[in-house]
Amino acid sequence: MTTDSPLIIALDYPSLDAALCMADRLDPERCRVKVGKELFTRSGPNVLEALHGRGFEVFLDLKFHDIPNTVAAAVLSAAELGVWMVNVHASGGARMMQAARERLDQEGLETHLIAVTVLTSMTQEELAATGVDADLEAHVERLARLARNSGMDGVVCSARESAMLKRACGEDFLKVTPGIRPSFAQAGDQRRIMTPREAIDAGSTHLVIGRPVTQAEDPMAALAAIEQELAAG
Ligand SMILES: O=c1ccn([C@@H]2O[C@H](COP(=O)(O)O)[C@@H](O)[C@H]2O)c(=O)[nH]1
Repeated sequence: MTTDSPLIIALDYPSLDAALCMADRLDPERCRVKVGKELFTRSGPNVLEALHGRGFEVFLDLKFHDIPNTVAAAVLSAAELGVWMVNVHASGGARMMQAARERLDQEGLETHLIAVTVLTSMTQEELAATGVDADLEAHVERLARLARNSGMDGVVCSARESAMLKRACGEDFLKVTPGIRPSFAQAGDQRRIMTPREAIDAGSTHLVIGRPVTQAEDPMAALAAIEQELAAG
């Protein structure tokens, strides 16, 4: 089943049962779901089969970052599991991203392939501590341009960078933005945040939302509030 909704709910749970319990409350016509490192490491491809069986399109968020041959093979394995979207780290470089793109194209697979720019949990100071002296936004732009020129369909970035990337890389280039925090939610470990409405207005194409829904006292009410905020736009 496919959906027009920009919402991707991050199923960050420690077990298959817990993740499916939430998935069973969600509607694949109203959102996609994301499987990340914790859940996939615990449950493996079974979780994808279970979510696909329930009609969800799945973003497999494993952020591959390795030598080109290894990343290309990993991206192919993910795509062959039928996921809707998979990602790599743009800082793995052009050759790595191109290898992944070529492997998918060779096999005729249409899985969306995107690249992480700078994690939404990072600040300018934290980026500098890794040895990157550039302004954070300029670094995101540089990585996004590299990703686009290496054949990526889009990037993971903060919604704070979506407007800039819309200008730099075009409207069709996907801007998948975690770090979404409705007014009722805590920032937690996220640093570059925006509300759902602000993110869409800035040009985000997809909003990744985890704890504001999954850890809410009433997850369905939290999701409904987010949908209302977007509809009110
Ligand atoms: O830069 C990034 C890349 C990925 N993520 C992932 O998105 C979700 C966000 O969850 P929240 O609970 O809404 O913070 C999570 O799975 C991260 O691994 C990100 O936050 N930032």
